[in-house]
Amino acid sequence: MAIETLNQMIATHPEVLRNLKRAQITRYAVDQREGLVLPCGALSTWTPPESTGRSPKDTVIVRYPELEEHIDWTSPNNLSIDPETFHRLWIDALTVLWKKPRVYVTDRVIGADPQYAMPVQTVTDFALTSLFTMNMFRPVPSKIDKSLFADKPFTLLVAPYDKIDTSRYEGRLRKREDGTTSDMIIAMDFKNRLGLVYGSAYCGSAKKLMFTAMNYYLPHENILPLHCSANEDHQGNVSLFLGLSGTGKTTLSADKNRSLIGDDEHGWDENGIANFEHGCYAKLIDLEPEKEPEIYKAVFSHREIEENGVIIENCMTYPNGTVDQFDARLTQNSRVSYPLRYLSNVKIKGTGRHPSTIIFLTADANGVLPPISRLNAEQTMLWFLMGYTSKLAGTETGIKEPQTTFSRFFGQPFMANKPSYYANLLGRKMKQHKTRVFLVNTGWSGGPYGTGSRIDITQTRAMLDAAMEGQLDNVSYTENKRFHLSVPDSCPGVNAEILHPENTWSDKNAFEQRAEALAREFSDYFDQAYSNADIDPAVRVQCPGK
Ligand SMILES: Nc1ncnc2c1ncn2[C@@H]1O[C@H](COP(=O)(O)OP(=O)(O)O)[C@@H](O)[C@H]1O
Ligand SMILES: C=C(OP(=O)(O)O)C(=O)O
Repeated sequence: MAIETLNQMIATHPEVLRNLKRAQITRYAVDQREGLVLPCGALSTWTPPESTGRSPKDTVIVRYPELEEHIDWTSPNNLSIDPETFHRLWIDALTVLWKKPRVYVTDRVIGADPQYAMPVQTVTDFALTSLFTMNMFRPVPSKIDKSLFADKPFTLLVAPYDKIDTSRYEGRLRKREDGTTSDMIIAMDFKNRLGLVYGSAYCGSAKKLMFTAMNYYLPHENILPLHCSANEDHQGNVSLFLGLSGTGKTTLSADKNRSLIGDDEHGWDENGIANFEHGCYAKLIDLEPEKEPEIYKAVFSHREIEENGVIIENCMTYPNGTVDQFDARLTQNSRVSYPLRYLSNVKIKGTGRHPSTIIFLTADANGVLPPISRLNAEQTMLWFLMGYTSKLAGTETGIKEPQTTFSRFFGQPFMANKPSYYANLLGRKMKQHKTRVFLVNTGWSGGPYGTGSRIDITQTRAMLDAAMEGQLDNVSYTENKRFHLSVPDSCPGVNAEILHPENTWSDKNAFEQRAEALAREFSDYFDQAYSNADIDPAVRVQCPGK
């Protein structure tokens, strides 16, 4: 059959994908072709330098008139593509895949709640990508026919190492600042439920594409998707940890005293919360057994893995089996993917009650935000809308020094709908479930990045324990007037000196200047992003610098 005919068939009849030359995904398939097997039971893989992080970081969405009322085209992260161009890219990717000696197909779902689990079929020529989907996406539940999305499956094509022939796309794809067109794209068609990763070998691209798809569909079903990790205590009290990349969602939710529900993506519906995923995707850089014992054990103590093993991505590894997680020469964003069950304390079912505590994580490289503060309802909405952190060298390519970032809902590139969809759902749920909220700064103390030091993980954990166990419910608080935050004056297990950041700086003038500058950045960004939005004045006055 001519390839063009086949492509037309695939485009109009997605079930043809099922007849592709499928290969079995086994560790053997991966070992033979793609990875280095390490004696610690992991596979190690490298990607090209431009593919060691989330680049491009934007979301390319097919533009249809019927989706106009939902999608926020004012967001700089939402880029549009016309249906014809997407179709051409889709056909090109299929053509590329069809010519490969083997294609791997996995059938999984996104979402632990069978009521809204989204079936996803991933087709790729790279066995390791398939293995990644087995780690990260969930097995199809027996009750899948009850899901809202049972007859609306999603198809994901991943051609990680092939590049777009940009000459076929003159005038069709957005040019970069240097006038060239990127030969990689991560694009999605929400109407036809198609996702395409073309030219990006970073495993995170596939997982974040599916996250973005869920974040688009779920608010239309009254389910709030969140960029957060989640765990629960022995009584089943759930905590959520919302934050942008590098703020500590994965690190802090892996806790031997609390069962992990998930490390990155969850939905909150009428029954409680549910993990979207089946595995973790942790950062490997500087991983130490003393500071992150649970993750360390998950990575290095599974020597007997036959299948669905640990995948180490972009970390220096050697044929004798050693892994040097302190070597950042390939990238700061070295990663490890493993199934949730490799952690010692995990709730495999992936669901939990309505959260009793929500933690907003921020890594403030200015060193001026308190390490922990309590937020009232208006402050919660404000910090959710602002999504502040300092972007650190890591997940996104091109970031070398910390950079102030405002990314609403702690994940703007992944939240394609207009902001009111997410903000209204959170506001309603918080009120209904009386959830307590804290802002936790996992960034710098004693001075900014370069002068001060990053807050010790064990100190952050002590603050979180106190907050989640209710030990901060009845202590005295001091109002931080500049940032409109309530700061506890004491916290069990924590040196009280560090709770008010001005006490940790030797140069008080430098502190004042830095704090004032950050408050101004908040105020300027708020004016730019929300001047035309219908924001409650009681929320507006909580903005730092106002
Ligand atoms: N006080 C702290 N709290 C949390 N993480 C910290 C802290 N200090 C340093 N880190 C490091 O910051 C990184 C946080 O990354 P991670 O937990 O993967 O973030 P996320 O899941 O939000 O992207 C880890 O490499 C961790 O070791
Ligand atoms: C995998 C990613 O998310 P996180 O850094 O939050 O784990 C990513 O943004 O590429």
